[in-house]
Amino acid sequence: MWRRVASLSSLISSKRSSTLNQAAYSFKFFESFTTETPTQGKDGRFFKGKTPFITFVLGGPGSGKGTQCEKIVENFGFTHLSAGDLLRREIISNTEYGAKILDTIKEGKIVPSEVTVKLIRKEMESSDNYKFLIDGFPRSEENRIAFERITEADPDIVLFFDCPEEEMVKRVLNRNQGRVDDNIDTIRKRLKIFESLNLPVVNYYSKRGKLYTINAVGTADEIFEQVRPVFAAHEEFST
Ligand SMILES: Nc1ncnc2c1ncn2[C@@H]1O[C@H](COP(=O)(O)OP(=O)(O)OP(=O)(O)O)[C@@H](O)[C@H]1O
Ligand SMILES: O=c1ccn([C@@H]2O[C@H](COP(=O)(O)O)[C@@H](O)[C@H]2O)c(=O)[nH]1
Ligand SMILES: [Mg+2]
Repeated sequence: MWRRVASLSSLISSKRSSTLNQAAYSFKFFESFTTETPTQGKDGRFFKGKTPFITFVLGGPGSGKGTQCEKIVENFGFTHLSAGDLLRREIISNTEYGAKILDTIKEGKIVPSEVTVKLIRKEMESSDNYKFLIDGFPRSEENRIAFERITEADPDIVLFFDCPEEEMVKRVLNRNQGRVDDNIDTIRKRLKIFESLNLPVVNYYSKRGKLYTINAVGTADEIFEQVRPVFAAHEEFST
């Protein structure tokens, strides 16, 4: 049976063991990484030009984050940084830790924060844009805290694509892009991790008044009509 993720706060407290398992896993994994401390830019910022406008794009696997990000890019001129894509690029590039990232993605687990934050930070640093969509990140409170610590930045907006599990599973299984994690076993694991580790982040931003919840059921165009006003409210984003 699949169910809709309805109450966020009620899901949080019972997930402690999952959180601890992931923490232990991350620690073991990270032992094999270099632990170089990232350097801060002037004033703690690492961006050129304007103050960055950061949007975190959250939602379960297959909720349509990537699809909606493409539309936001087209309509509002953002740069799309999918954390998952950056990690998959590391695998393809065969970097020293590509194999570990591959194992982690196959298991539906979360790659250590420092690794992902460094990849995101590097992309932001090398971009001439100041408007960023960070898709599929932060996936845990630990991710969120690492991002804040390393970048000294905070998101301006957080979008949350709220989708029933049944619909997410259907979409992922039909995706057909050859992703190693688009199979029913890994999807189940990703959904568990989503509930236990990602929803607390959603809840955090809800409490801070930064969250825009989008009903992710309907056609991609219908969903975008809920997204559009969030950005249209910022006149400077009209392209
Ligand atoms: N509104 C929609 N209705 C039906 N299918 C959709 C909709 N939006 C996206 N899809 C399809 O569902 C699949 C998953 O969408 P997408 O890749 O955008 O999700 P995602 O949230 O980025 O997933 P993941 O977290 O796994 O990367 C894709 O094949 C996409 O074409
Ligand atoms: O911040 C992140 C983002 C992703 N991962 C891992 O990648 C897969 C796929 O991510 P998508 O956003 O669905 O493309 C995810 O299940 C994680 O294993 C991550 O560790 N950290
Ligand atoms: Mg995606």
